[in-house]
Amino acid sequence: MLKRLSILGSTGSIGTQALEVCEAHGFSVMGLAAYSNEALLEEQTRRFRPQLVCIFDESRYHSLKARVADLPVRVVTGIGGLCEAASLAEADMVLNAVSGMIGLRPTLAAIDAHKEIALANKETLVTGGELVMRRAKVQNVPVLPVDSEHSAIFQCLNGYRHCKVNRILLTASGGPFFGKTRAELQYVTKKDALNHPNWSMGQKITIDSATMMNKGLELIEAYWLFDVPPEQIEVVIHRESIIHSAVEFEDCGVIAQLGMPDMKLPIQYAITYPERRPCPTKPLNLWEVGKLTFYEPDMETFSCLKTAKEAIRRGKLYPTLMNCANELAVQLFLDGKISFLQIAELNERVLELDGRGEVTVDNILNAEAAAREFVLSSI
Ligand SMILES: NC(=O)C1=CN([C@@H]2O[C@H](COP(=O)(O)OP(=O)(O)OC[C@H]3O[C@@H](n4cnc5c(N)ncnc54)[C@H](OP(=O)(O)O)[C@@H]3O)[C@@H](O)[C@H]2O)C=CC1
Ligand SMILES: CC(=O)[C@@H](O)[C@H](O)COP(=O)(O)O
Ligand SMILES: [Mn+2]
Repeated sequence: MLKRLSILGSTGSIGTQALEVCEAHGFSVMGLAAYSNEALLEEQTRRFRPQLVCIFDESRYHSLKARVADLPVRVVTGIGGLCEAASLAEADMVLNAVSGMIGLRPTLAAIDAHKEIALANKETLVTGGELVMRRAKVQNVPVLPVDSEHSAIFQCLNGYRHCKVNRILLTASGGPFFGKTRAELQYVTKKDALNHPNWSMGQKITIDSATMMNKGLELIEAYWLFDVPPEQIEVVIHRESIIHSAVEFEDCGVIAQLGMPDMKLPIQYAITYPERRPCPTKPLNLWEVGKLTFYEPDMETFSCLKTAKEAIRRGKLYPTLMNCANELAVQLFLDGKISFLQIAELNERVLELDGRGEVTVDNILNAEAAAREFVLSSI
């Protein structure tokens, strides 16, 4: 089937690769959305001819409108515009590839509009997993994982839905600071932290990989997507990022998914599921890879992983508090305002706030404000 997509975060790492996949297979792009990159949005609008384009940053709205004035495209802005891009009548599927928990409301809007969801934006499930999965079930809408580990788990589970799972083996590269001590991490720079060994990604997720908060967020994401308790999700350091994750069933049989570290396959699989199609990626050559290595994570040095486990153990709004603190702390680190180790400290300390409220959109937004205030008053 030739899908019609709306792509939120089209100018980013996932968004641009998704457009390559759409081009390779002739999928229609009905909607595009980005934060402020009007030059690339214009280029994408000319190339893919969507019906609607959203530029979130209101100060760029008139300028983008002028750039595409000769095209039959509607230009929208702000959170209202982003939700419109998520619920476009002409689209069958929404690929949510914005970064950060701003992705929550468009995901809910897309579910309410009965769009299939291809979800890269993990922060949506970390903060609103309970709401999103419940609403998707009520509306009978599939939530298809794009994150490489979750796509792998999803692929491993296909055909075994009725079987009991012992454990999910969630693989982690270990990031650029694998094997380092806390003392060695004290003065690492933004350039060091952005130097991911295997993946080329946006800045926020790359810093999350360096602190290993990415794996903490992914553990929570896996819990909501696959309904497997956090105690049954084991993080395994796998330096080569060739095994994208694995599932152990009750007979101790382990099924894993392997491939080169390239997001085009998981993006494409979410779009074409349940079909498989040729993918514009490099095939895996195990002779070239040579060896695959595995280690236990160092939870003391990379304490974000421990914090994420504690946040999901407490549940309710604690994962939201942690996620919001992390989003702001990562930005402050990228802006040179705090050190690398302060990110983990702030994420841990924000759990001192009261997160016992019910998970509703309003409470999530209030928790976000409280976490931001906490972080800004703590630095
Ligand atoms: N990159 C990867 O390989 C992977 C990413 N993910 C997840 O996918 C998501 C995207 O990551 P990635 O592509 O790396 O990030 P990038 O930073 O490369 O791209 C983010 C995209 O989101 C847009 N955006 C940000 N805020 C808004 C907003 N408020 N409204 C509309 N658009 C917005 C950006 O627009 P602009 O360019 O204008 O700023 C950009 O298009 C994240 O949640 C990440 O964790 C998951 C697995 C792998
Ligand atoms: C490509 C992808 O899915 C990322 O989330 C990646 O897994 C990050 O690498 P880490 O394993 O270092 O967090
Ligand atoms: Mn991942």
